Amino acid sequence: MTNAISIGLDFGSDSVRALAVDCSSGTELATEVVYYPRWKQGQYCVPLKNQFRQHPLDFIESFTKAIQSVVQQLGSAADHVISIGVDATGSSPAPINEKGQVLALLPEFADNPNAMFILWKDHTAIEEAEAINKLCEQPQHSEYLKGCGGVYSSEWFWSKILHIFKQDEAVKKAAASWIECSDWVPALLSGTTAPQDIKRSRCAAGHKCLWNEHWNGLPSYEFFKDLDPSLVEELPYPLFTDTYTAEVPVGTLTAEWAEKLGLSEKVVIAGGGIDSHIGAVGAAAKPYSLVKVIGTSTCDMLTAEKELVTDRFIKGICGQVNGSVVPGYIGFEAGQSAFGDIFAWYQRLLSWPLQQLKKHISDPQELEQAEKTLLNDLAQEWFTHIDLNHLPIALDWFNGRRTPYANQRMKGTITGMTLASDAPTLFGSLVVATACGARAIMECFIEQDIPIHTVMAIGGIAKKSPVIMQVCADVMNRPIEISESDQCCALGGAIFGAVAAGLYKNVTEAQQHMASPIAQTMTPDLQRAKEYEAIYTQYLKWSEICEPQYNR
Ligand SMILES: Nc1ncnc2c1ncn2[C@@H]1O[C@H](COP(=O)(O)OP(=O)(O)O)[C@@H](O)[C@H]1O
Ligand SMILES: O=C(CO)[C@H](O)[C@H](O)COP(=O)(O)O
Repeated sequence: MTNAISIGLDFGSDSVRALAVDCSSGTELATEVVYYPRWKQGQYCVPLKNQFRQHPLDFIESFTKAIQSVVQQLGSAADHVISIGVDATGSSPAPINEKGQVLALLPEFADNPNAMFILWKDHTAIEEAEAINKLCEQPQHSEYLKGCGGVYSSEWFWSKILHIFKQDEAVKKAAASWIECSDWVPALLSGTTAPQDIKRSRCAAGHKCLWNEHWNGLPSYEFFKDLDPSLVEELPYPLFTDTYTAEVPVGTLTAEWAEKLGLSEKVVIAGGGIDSHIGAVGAAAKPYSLVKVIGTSTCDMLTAEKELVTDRFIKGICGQVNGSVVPGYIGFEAGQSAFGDIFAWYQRLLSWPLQQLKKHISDPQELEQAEKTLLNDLAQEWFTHIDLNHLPIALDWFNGRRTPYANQRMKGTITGMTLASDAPTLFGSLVVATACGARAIMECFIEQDIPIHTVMAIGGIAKKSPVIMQVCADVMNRPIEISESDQCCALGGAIFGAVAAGLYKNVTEAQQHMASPIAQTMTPDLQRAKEYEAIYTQYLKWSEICEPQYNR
């Protein structure tokens, strides 16, 4: 007999992943990955300006293909699909009209990057984030930053809206509201996109939009008016009031989507959530497990009991919200703005001569293969001849700093190079820098009396690079548990779907049946851990020295 099936839909930075999961056993039955076509060609992005925009059609076309493929793989078992749970990157907001259409879906805005989703890593709104932080220095607005670690980021909702309002009069006039990608997809699938119908997720609203129970929702009217009057003149105030945790259904599949996807109209659509939060649930996170989602960037998720947190706000992290990861617990988020992106940068740098060579040879296949294995080859070579006494010290702020104490003006630094610093050594120094950044996040929680009992890792790098994971374990001096599933975020989406459909009474119960087991535990090497203590101290010293240089 076929058991009930839930589909998790995970919108990453480059691709969307659909995963069909058996709700009784957690068995992953079918999966598909589809890369966003326009994004892949670099359309609407200007990396030099840190502008990263994503067209809504990229998402619609890609998730349609991904679900259709999963449904085809399931065959007749597709009749047992009961739910879809969605997660996406965030803060990745877009302007919508009064029907809930993202403006870039209208002919007059079709090629306007300001009318699209503004991807989390778009840092065009640094000045606007600074304006928000400045405004919060005023006593009447001072509490609003408490829920986000004390600093509002240019990666987040209001910074981005304010930036677009300043840049683009037409978008400002046409936008009836703004929506996070993780809220928009469930709304689209369930036909609830009109601003008054959208069920905003606790997760995105709390971590990115300054929504908090402590001040009964969004900041005051005066806050937005003082920030920029157009925020209350052009948009309704408040933009929204209620928020919902992701196990609350937003509706069922519309007839149109049911037909297009080959699923029943009875399929329940769970509330959306941010990828890393939902991923932590897929990884079977328990209270006080620090779940590191390690990919392009890192998101570090932690849950704690309300009784332990009491009325405290933890400083220097990216956010703390009641119910954002697991309903009933305080969810914390921290992270690094670049992790895998730093290695991708180094790969591009070293591949430049290969790219030139490719133009002059008839069969570039071997070179392409060399490029593919470059990162693991560098890691292996460095680790085999590891010499921590002669390691250049690097800072991992290549895309700004998210935690501790967000500051997107920070930049990457490499110090202490000599004529002996070869390519694998420099790669090693970048790996150690990212691991030191990871340790700084852990220390930030512990110093503020939020204990960390276990460290877990999910995401691309957790599975793809044993060397990098070993270095993280050594530098953090903690065992790191690596989840078996390659798709913890999509799996988490499927878990929320199963609860939304009423199959389980809560997330914890659903996790017991469906969450990923641990594949492997990386244990710290005692000798290296000792040597890394000294390196971590140097990392902190260089951080102190460099910060004022970039802070202008
Ligand atoms: N073997 C590797 N060593 C180091 N970095 C890697 C390796 N494989 C992939 N990466 C980096 O990991 C990132 C992709 O992570 P992944 O979790 O798969 O995607 P996403 O972050 O989009 O969800 C890219 O930045 C890539 O450069
Ligand atoms: O900032 C985020 C969560 O708050 C992003 O969603 C996240 O960093 C995207 O990451 P990736 O593409 O590395 O999975």
